[in-house]
Amino acid sequence: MGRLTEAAAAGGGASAARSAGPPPTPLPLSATSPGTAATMASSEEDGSNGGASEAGEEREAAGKRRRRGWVATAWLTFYNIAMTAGWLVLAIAMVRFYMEKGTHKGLYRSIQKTLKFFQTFALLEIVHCLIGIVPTSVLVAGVQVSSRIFMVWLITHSIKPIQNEESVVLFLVAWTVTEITRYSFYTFSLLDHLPYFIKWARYTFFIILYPVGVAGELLTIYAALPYVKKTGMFSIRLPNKYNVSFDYYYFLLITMASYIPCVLGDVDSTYASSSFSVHQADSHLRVSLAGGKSARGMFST
Ligand SMILES: CCCCCCCCCCCCC[C@@H](O)CC(=O)SCCNC(=O)CCNC(=O)[C@H](O)C(C)(C)COP(=O)(O)OP(=O)(O)OC[C@H]1O[C@@H](n2cnc3c(N)ncnc32)[C@H](O)[C@@H]1OP(=O)(O)O
Repeated sequence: MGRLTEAAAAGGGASAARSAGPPPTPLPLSATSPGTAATMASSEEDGSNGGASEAGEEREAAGKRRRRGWVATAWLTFYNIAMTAGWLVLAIAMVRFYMEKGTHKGLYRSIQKTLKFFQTFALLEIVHCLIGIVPTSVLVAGVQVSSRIFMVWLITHSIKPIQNEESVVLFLVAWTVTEITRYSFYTFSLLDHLPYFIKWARYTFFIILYPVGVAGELLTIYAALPYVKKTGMFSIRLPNKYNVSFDYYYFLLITMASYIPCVLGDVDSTYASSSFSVHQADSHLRVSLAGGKSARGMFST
């Protein structure tokens, strides 16, 4: 997915890249004007702020709000506040559980309802992209959300023996910290009061959280394999009247393998790079990599 965003970025800057997935819609919040995109692209390269002033940023933010419309802005503000609150509740519940019990065993069971509710609610993110009220690519949001939904419902919920695996805690912690940061970033951005720390956290925490989250997800799927093989769950065997067969065990193997091109490509071009610096560009804190890759690409799982 990172590649997809990057490939599009080559044609018109990171913001344009994010809107590359869906075709233009009648009411989209245009990601950024071509001029701005070009400024951002060059800012990313030279590390300068491209001469953008605070007044300019405010005008740009006001312009975005106007283009998006007040109903969409109000909805997104509500949605982001609700999601921040939901993931905060989850974080507090996890910390309390661990402090009271001193073990991760039983943690998933105790927080599963909140997790399922808020992660499933995130399906709306795909709708936001489809109707054009956020400029993220439908494909990027789709893979991100559907892989999470898959982990929650088709792996952790469905395979009870793996719920106490340490790997479940890994991805739970990675997702929770990521989502509190991400949704509060969106909320404060919409309100035009983005604290520096939130902006910094949004574009920095992923350096740790991304590998932790991916490792947690992969190890959890791996732990599920013996159970899936033994029970034959979610598999369809021949003969049947539709003449269709499906083996969930092999599906899981293919899913694990598909993390490799999606994830390793990003990791490779990021960590193999020796020059790695964090700077502000056009008021968007981005991670500038030797290959000209932006933090946006990293997020585009
Ligand atoms: C069914 C079978 C499944 C098979 C799976 C196959 C393998 C798939 C492998 C996938 C691996 C995924 C691993 C992953 O799950 C592990 C983790 O998540 S670990 C935790 C760390 N993860 C991360 O840090 C990623 C977090 N996610 C994201 O950042 C986003 O979800 C993402 C969609 C990936 C996109 O982020 P990006 O930075 O590229 O763009 P944004 O969408 O954030 O922003 C673009 C502009 O849109 C505005 N926006 C977006 N959403 C909102 C909103 N809700 N409210 C208001 N505004 C929003 C945003 O402000 C930007 O605007 P602007 O351009 O003006 O700044």
